[in-house]
Amino acid sequence: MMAKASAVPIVLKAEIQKLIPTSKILVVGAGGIGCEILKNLAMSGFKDIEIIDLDTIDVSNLNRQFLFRKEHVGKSKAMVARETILNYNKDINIKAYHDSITTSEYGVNFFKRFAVVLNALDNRAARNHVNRMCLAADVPLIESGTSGYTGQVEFIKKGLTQCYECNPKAAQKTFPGCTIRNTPSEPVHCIVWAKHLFNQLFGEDDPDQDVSPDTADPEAAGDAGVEALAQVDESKKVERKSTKTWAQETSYNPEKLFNKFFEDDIKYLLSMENLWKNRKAPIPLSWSSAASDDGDQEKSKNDVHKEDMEVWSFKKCTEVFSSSISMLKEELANKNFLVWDKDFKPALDFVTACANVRSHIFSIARKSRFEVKSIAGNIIPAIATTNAMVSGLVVLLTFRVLAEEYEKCLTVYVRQKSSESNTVMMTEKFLGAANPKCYVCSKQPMVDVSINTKSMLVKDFESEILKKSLNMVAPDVVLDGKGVVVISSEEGETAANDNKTLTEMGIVDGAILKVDDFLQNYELTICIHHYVPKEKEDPLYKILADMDLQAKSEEGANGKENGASSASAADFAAVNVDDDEDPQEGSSKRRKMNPKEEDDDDMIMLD
Ligand SMILES: Nc1ncnc2c1ncn2[C@@H]1O[C@H](COP(=O)(O)OP(=O)(O)OP(=O)(O)O)[C@@H](O)[C@H]1O
Ligand SMILES: [Zn+2]
Repeated sequence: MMAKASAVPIVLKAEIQKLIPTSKILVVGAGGIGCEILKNLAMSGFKDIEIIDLDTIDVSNLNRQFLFRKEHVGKSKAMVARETILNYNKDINIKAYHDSITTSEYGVNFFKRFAVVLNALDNRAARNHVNRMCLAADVPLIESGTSGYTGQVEFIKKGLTQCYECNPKAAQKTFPGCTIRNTPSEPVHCIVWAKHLFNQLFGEDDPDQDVSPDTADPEAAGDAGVEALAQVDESKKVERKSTKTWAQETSYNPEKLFNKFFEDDIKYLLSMENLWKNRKAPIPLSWSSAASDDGDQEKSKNDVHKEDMEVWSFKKCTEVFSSSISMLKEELANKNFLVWDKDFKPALDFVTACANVRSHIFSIARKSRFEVKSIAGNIIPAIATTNAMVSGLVVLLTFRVLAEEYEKCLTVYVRQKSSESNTVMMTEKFLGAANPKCYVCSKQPMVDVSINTKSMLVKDFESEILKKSLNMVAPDVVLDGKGVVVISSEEGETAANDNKTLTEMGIVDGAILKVDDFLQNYELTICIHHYVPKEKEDPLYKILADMDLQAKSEEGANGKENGASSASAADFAAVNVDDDEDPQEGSSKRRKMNPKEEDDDDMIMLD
């Protein structure tokens, strides 16, 4: 099928035809888009391709990642993609790497070997990294992404266009902790709470995922203030130790657990009367009343998917609660902790049961297991047709890039035309010039970081600010003027600094840090501002690429156009739907699909 690129001589200029077999192409990611791109490259006559993917094939990939078959499940995506392409055309020189593109093996010299790099990724961290590597190596990058029926293809070249990080991306959807713990109003709030409960009972300890009533909720304190509330309510407070320790002491007794989370804690919440002045108060539910209520199970019409599609009765919820806990307890016996996984049935069952009971307590619509899985797992329906369209466009753009017809390398959006019609429309636009204040591609990249220098530890500065927010892989940090090496990318070299505060290292208000990520060939100057959050809603730290832009946007209606360079982790006290996902695999799958639109596709709601 693929051996003959018969259409190529007719539609492409002789110059491009000559470039196709000799140009070396890197495809990053062999998932939905990656498989399509590889097929298109092979069909177009490309002969020198490298493919990298860190993952193995999952059965759920087979419906659209057509280079893979059932017998390949569990095998390396990159390796199998290579074999399948070779089966189509054995003359292609295709090299596969089963690895993450962010590892140090793939430095600037690795990237320099390619005529063009094609991203087919599903997460921002990897996209940011490839963006930096292509800038450092001065290799053109074609970036693409899809989300359901929408998609985008964009050409990025150093000095010519914006880079992937020129415009700040909207934060992933987060919910304030008090909404999750005290006043849920949507199914997703209860699902996030149930996932946190799973982690509290079976997972790794994470204080940010507390599921108990939040006594510091300013709304609960009303005029009296938070401290007053804490004092007044101390007498009523249910005694709290680590939820896991307590659960283990009860041998994970389902009845005791149920009564604590759905009766006692809800009664405690009711005692925070201010919360219920303007909203419907929750109704505590005991194990005995839930277990005897088999009344309102929504019967599914389709017996095949019955369990998945129906909304469970309370009796069923208690049964599933009980059985899933006993399975999870067993699973935990051989491990230190469990990691929530939407595809592990007892974990999904537990979250479905808990989320539905909590939803009922707060008069929120309940959901079927299928719906809970979709919301909890942030599953965006991947549409093979959109992947195919986008991948076709990627390869068309590749032809233009190879011919250096950069003025023809337009950004293309794939969109549904309107709600009345299902026609797909594509619009094209020139990608704007680089943002001169971009903290990645400008001549002297610089950011302002406002942070509590007295309490932040060096190790948290490295993990939260440099790696998580600024997306560095292996940073070296020197305090400017003093020459003090604060963080070294050499393992253990600066371990003695890890638990020191920034102030103890001499990093105080006005300090300048020179940060160098050797792998990304990226140097950044960070201006430190001492900052202490005043209000509960204030972020723990702020990262701004340009103070002027930020000041303007704060005056604006919703701050959408603000210059904050990394809103995504700017408030790590907030509850993030994605917070239990590996950042490399997280679902921040697609970047902003249209500059005019808010990027709300990090989480898909079914409602
Ligand atoms: N750092 C990385 N290095 C190499 N490959 C990566 C990296 N991060 C993600 N990928 C790969 O990018 C691909 C993206 O493909 P896709 O969006 O179809 O995701 P998927 O995991 O195959 O499917 P789904 O998420 O819908 O189950 C995946 O195969 C993933 O393993
Ligand atoms: Zn940029």
